[in-house]
Amino acid sequence: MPSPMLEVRNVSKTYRSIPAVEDVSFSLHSGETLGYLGPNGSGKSTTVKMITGLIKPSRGKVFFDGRDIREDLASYRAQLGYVPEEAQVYTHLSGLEYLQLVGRLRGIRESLLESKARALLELLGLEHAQYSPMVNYSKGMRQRVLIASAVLHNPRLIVFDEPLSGLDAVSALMFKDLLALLAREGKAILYISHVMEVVERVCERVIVLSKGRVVADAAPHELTTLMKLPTLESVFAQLVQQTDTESIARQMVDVMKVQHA
Ligand SMILES: Nc1ncnc2c1ncn2[C@@H]1O[C@H](COP(=O)(O)OP(=O)(O)OP(=O)(O)O)[C@@H](O)[C@H]1O
Repeated sequence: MPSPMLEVRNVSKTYRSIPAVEDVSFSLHSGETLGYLGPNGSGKSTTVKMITGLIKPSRGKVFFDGRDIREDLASYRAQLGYVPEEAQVYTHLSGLEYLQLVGRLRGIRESLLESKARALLELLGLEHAQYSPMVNYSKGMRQRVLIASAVLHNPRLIVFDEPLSGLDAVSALMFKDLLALLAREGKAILYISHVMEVVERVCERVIVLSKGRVVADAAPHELTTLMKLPTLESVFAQLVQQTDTESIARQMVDVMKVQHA
């Protein structure tokens, strides 16, 4: 087995003595797409912030190509592409201006940058909107700009946090094809999502997090076979011991129907 591109080693993060992530370890190789799952508040975003270098782990380390990322965050970030969960972009800029801004920050040559940005916008179906300020864009259009900005500098490691949010069916299909191609190109992909059906299809391996700890690290089909369950969704519910969702829904409807005096 070749050495991993990314290695998260015994990482923990504590906020005011409350643990958010506890002793998480995993590795990610070139060409691999790893799903990172967990219920709300299980520590996914905190892990991502440590991987992108935004926050420092309370304990443990993150390695890229065998080197602690915190030794040289700038050169590490040059190899990293990231699509954040919230589509927060400078809405007064047009899609093209935004990509140019990101490209300049990434140090892409000006002559190359404009043609690359235009080509990506065209491929993502945003050619007609490339000069309009993004305040006029739909959520899905902004999401597509974020996807373009994450791959513009040809990174080796890409972190996608709920990348399908707001995308219509055609854009979502295109994105899934893109994921497969990126993996074939040798990129290492970390895919954070709540949409189990998609994770099951696009990730050859998944990590399940519960209360800040890794409770599973295996291929989706290994988990379903091992736990004798039909889908990744049912494995997930079992692993994180989610409450009886049907009973909660019923109780909510009962509360809704209470008549006010
Ligand atoms: N800045 C912070 N200060 C204090 N506690 C925090 C902070 N950020 C996160 N937490 C806590 O850490 C735990 C993990 O949060 P995190 O945002 O990593 O979960 P998540 O799995 O990404 O959740 P979601 O699916 O809702 O986005 C939660 O209990 C949260 O309240």
